[in-house]
Amino acid sequence: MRFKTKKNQEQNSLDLTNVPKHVAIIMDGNGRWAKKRGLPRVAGHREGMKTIKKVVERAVELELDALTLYAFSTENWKRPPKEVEFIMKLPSQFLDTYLPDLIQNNVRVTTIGHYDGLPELTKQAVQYSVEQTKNNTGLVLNFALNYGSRSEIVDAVKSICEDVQSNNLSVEDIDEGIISDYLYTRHIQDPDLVIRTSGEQRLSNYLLWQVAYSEFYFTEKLWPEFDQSALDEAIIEFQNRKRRFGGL
Ligand SMILES: CC(C)Oc1ccc(CN(CCC(N)=O)C(=O)c2cnn(Cc3ccccc3)c2-c2ccc3sccc3c2)cc1
Repeated sequence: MRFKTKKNQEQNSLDLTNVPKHVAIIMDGNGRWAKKRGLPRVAGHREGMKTIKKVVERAVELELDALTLYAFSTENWKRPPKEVEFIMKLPSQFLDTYLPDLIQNNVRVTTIGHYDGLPELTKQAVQYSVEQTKNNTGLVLNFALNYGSRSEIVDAVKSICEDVQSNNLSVEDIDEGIISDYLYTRHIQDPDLVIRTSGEQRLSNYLLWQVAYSEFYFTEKLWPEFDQSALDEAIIEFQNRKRRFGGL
């Protein structure tokens, strides 16, 4: 009979001493949540914003190093213009409401991807929040804006080539660390845990290089149905997997 030592025991409570350092979340399901309730899609995005607040608060409480949020959205141009207009107002509302709390909690707001394509007002709100929190040393709250992993890698290859051409870099120096340094995520470590909501089990061109060793957690829950306890559940599952396969 194989005795279950503490190490291998399935836990159903969160071990606060061993939380993942960086959690990346593909927030999917706002539209479906609204449709299920016969509500307009924007009601799903409004509810989805409340979930972002709950998850950010829990990430601060758990003292994660970084939380990267990616709004999996079928490219914006497929959305009705009214919906894009609504979405692009959310960031400034979010920051107007929560930036003081984020600063209070020593959160550093960063972004990956391109600002272009964001309306001027949104761009200013984002740049202001990045500027206002750049010296904070707590949770790095990282938003993927118009982000695509393959184009991120193309950009990295291009600037590596430029640096080799201008003799700032030699080909022999190029290794996995150099590639990582040229990605948008150079300021944070690779995600330990990737969570995707609404039942889809796809990466959707998200952090492809960075997730080489990440654990993946998929939940049927739609993003607006996700909350602190769902985040805890994902982390408990992560810890159980690490426990099972962590030791030799
Ligand atoms: C620093 C931060 C506050 O700045 C940001 C500037 C622009 C964006 C908009 N955006 C990027 C551009 C694009 N892809 O449309 C999205 O990702 C996008 C697409 N749908 N939703 C609705 C949604 C709401 C809630 C959950 C999922 C999707 C969002 C979205 C995502 C996260 C947050 S947090 C405050 C607003 C907001 C809006 C994001 C952040």
